[in-house]
Amino acid sequence: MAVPSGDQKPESYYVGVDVGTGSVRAALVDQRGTLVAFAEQPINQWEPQFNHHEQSSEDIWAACCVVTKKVVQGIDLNQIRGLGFDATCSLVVLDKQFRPLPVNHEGNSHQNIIMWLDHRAVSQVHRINETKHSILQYVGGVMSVEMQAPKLLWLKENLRETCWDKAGHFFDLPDFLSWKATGVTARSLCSLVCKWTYLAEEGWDDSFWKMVGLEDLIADNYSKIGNQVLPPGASLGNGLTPEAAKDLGLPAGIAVAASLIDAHAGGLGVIGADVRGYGLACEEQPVTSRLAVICGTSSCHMGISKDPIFVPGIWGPYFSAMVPGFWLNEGGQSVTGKLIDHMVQGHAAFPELQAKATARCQSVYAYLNSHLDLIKKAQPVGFLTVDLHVWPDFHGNRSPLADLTLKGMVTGLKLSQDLDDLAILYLATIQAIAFGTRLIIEAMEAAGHSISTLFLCGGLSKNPLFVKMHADITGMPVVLSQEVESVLVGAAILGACASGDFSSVQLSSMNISNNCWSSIMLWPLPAEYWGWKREAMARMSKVGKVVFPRHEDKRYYDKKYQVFLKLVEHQKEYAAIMKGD
Ligand SMILES: Nc1ncnc2c1ncn2[C@@H]1O[C@H](COP(=O)(O)OP(=O)(O)O)[C@@H](O)[C@H]1O
Ligand SMILES: O=C(CO)[C@H](O)[C@H](O)COP(=O)(O)O
Repeated sequence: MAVPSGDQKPESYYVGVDVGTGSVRAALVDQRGTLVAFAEQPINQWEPQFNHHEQSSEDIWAACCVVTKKVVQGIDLNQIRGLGFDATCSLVVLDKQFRPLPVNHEGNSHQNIIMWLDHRAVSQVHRINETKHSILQYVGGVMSVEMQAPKLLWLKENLRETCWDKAGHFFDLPDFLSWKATGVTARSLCSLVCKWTYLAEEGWDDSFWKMVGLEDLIADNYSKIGNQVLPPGASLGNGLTPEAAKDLGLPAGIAVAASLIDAHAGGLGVIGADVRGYGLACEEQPVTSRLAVICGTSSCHMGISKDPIFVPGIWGPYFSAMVPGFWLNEGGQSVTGKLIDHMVQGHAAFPELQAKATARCQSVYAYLNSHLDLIKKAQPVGFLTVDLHVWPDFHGNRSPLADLTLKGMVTGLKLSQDLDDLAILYLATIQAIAFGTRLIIEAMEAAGHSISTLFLCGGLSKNPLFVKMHADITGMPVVLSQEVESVLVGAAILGACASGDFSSVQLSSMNISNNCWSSIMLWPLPAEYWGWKREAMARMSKVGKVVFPRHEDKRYYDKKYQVFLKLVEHQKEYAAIMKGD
């Protein structure tokens, strides 16, 4: 297939569907990686009990259909060549006839998804970690309550009759979507490796499932959790089924890709960008010097390496789970966007903020950012929090402390409840999240990563204050993509890979620095597959803006970082005091 150049009209389109925590987004993307149409639809979440978070696979599929139909309106459907999905790594439960099963005591089968941020399986994950099974070294040494094994064990122990015994299929949400589109139950290597303890080279480990009390899943060659595993971007079966085509408003038979988890799609969408001409150190360095940070409800810190790197408290190393042929370490913060929303919406001055932002036709965040600019006077905005410090683990620490018992902390509160007070608390929260990123980077570097540049995407990357604080606090430049919906571009890249359109693109037309990908020759997977993905990544991820750190503020942030580290130290001391006699 010839790749159009200059003003020539693109001939092919790809649809990417991104299922985040709060909404489903779809994009129509052309061969140059340009997003031509975008649509978004919120999705329901239920919290039947504290720390139980549920969704509905039927609701989510219906939302996928709404947004997909919207983005292809007015397009000649024959030009659409591929479809890719990404989604949060939530657990979908279906019976043997693929009907939803309840994941709750109420028996409500509409709610058949245990969401990724659900922390109901605390006792189960403790017991799993107590086994000290060797597989745990591939999830940072400690399994997270947010992974699938503890959730499966919870279902077995708590909903035996209504759910466990009737279950025929346990899917990661990205794999549920590709099944729904194609009827193919194959799982993506990405979801199985990152959330289900599958090893890319060795497969399932029977001894793990036996040791944790889930030996029933081994039956029938793991048919309930996946016995056919494909690399993300691989084409599934005969493509889109007639039924799904009707639902989505797309032509039957178009290529559908094996999916990715949302954070991984974001990473794929940004990490391969051509950075030439921006004065960035990573231009002369291998791609392993880049850290993709996908910031939505949560933040995920995706660093890749040629050889496995074991980082205590950081998920992975996962082989080929994001960039084919590379190992992935995935740091994370369980709530970031959700924490900012929680702090802002819970403040006494929130109604006033909302009214003022609405009057100016601004988002509350844009309003708060301009309000901070007003009150900072001559000093840098970050200095407004000299006596206000936040520890951000309101939903436990995912990385690098891997401690789900940690709680949030705020020190420096006053009696004031006005808008200034809200704005400064909002700033301190954003700074705390950026300090959390610094802690993750330090842990990765201590274990052998060498990171020089951050590539941010996700909803929070639309917030200039969030981006600036990440640059200033980590001391690293932050690259933002030209396309703000980079996660969706990642999903569309999958569709492009599945279509095969990129297989005959001339190498000379690639716009990526050779240096960045110099290690790619070592990839052990089929050359064709790597070729598609590398080309697609280079074409579809373009730099939009680079935010450099203000090095003159370093001393201030180093001091605040010292306080940040003291906060968690003190929290642990408080817990020890309260545990003592
Ligand atoms: N325009 C914006 N300005 C500032 N923050 C934003 C903006 N849009 C989204 N956000 C933040 O991003 C978060 C959601 O990001 P998003 O990537 O949409 O989440 P998810 O993929 O988890 O559904 C929200 O919690 C909000 O704090
Ligand atoms: O653990 C994950 C990725 O590995 C979750 O899917 C992710 O953290 C949730 O994504 P988002 O915050 O963008 O909704």
